[in-house]
Amino acid sequence: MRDKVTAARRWVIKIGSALLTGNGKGLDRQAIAVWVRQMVALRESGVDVVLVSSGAVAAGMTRLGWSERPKSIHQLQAAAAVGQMDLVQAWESSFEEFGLTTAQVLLTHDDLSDRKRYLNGRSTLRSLLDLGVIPVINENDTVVTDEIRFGDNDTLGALVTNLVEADLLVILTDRDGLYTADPRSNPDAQLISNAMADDPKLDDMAGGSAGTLGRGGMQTKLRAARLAARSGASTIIVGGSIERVIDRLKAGEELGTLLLPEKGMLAARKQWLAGHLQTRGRLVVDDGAVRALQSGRSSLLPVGVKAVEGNFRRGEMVVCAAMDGREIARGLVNYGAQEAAKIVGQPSEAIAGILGYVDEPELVHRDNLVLV
Ligand SMILES: Nc1ncnc2c1ncn2[C@@H]1O[C@H](COP(=O)(O)OP(=O)(O)O)[C@@H](O)[C@H]1O
Ligand SMILES: N[C@@H](CCC(=O)OP(=O)(O)O)C(=O)O
Repeated sequence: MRDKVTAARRWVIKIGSALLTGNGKGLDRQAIAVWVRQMVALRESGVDVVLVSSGAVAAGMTRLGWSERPKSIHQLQAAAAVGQMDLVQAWESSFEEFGLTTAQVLLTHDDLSDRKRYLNGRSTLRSLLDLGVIPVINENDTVVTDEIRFGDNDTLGALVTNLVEADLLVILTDRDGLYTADPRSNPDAQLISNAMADDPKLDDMAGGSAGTLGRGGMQTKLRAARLAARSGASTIIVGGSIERVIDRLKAGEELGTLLLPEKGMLAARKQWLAGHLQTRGRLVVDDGAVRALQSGRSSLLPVGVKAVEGNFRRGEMVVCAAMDGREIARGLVNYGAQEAAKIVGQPSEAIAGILGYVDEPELVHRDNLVLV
């Protein structure tokens, strides 16, 4: 059952406020060091690691000497801005001991629903992973208020999982996993080891409320698992204080709750793309590009494109058609129509010279293509 975990090549690890701040006593640097050691080992085994870290508000409260979580949203935002400094500093210095570099990435949900920003965020995160850097992601609490109000970094974890096409989302929390009822009020509740993310029976179980610091509770974790499942990723909800939790998950041990997707990654992605019915333009491709696309393994490079039709923007869906008009594929385009028109027929190395920048070497990346 846990082969989905042991085989996963890219993990998003989300750590909640309650855990990170030792229940409100400032950032727990010792716990951070313990997770960092395990994440370093995970990376050494060839797994990409992306970290989603909550705890800015809680850390900021300590820094500002506040013992009670403020009710005012703007005070919460101020606390988050103060605490975020502490948070990234703690991760950076801990990873640095192992010679690894971290990067701070602050995102909002809106960033990820806007196509262009989605592609930009994706490219940046991919570049960071290629550089061997560990992205440390949190919500941009200065400019959004919904998340801080609902305390929902679980959803952010799932959106990041979709964004970087991770195979696994690991949600570290203060309970051992999802129980049949809230274990705080039901001592007889049983831990669920494995389930399908979409199983409706889970809704009643996760109905309980959250802890005092974290705000999302199990409901947002379940919702996050369902969101991650939409791009074919599995989710594990597990106790972050369990000894060597990450090492043991990687070794295939049945810890926590594994929530599985209905469909594999490829099928889920293609379904998601196929759901974008509205296309904004056409790229007419040469015979070589038709063969490359039909092999199912190639991206569409500018060099194989003969003509650009329509007025599309970066991130929109376009049709890739053969010279005789046959529709071959659809995909999300990396350049707007005007830029695309300038680079078609050219090798990818020429893009920088023509446009003055390079978003991507491909016009449409194979991950964002569906054959028709
Ligand atoms: N069925 C359940 N199984 C486990 N925990 C539950 C359940 N229902 C509610 N909870 C509560 O959810 C809390 C974890 O959520 P939360 O406080 O938001 O954590 P985090 O800060 O890690 O996101 C647990 O402490 C627990 O009391
Ligand atoms: N982004 C904010 C709040 C996020 C939050 O409370 O999330 P969580 O503890 O994971 O339920 C922070 O860093 O404090």
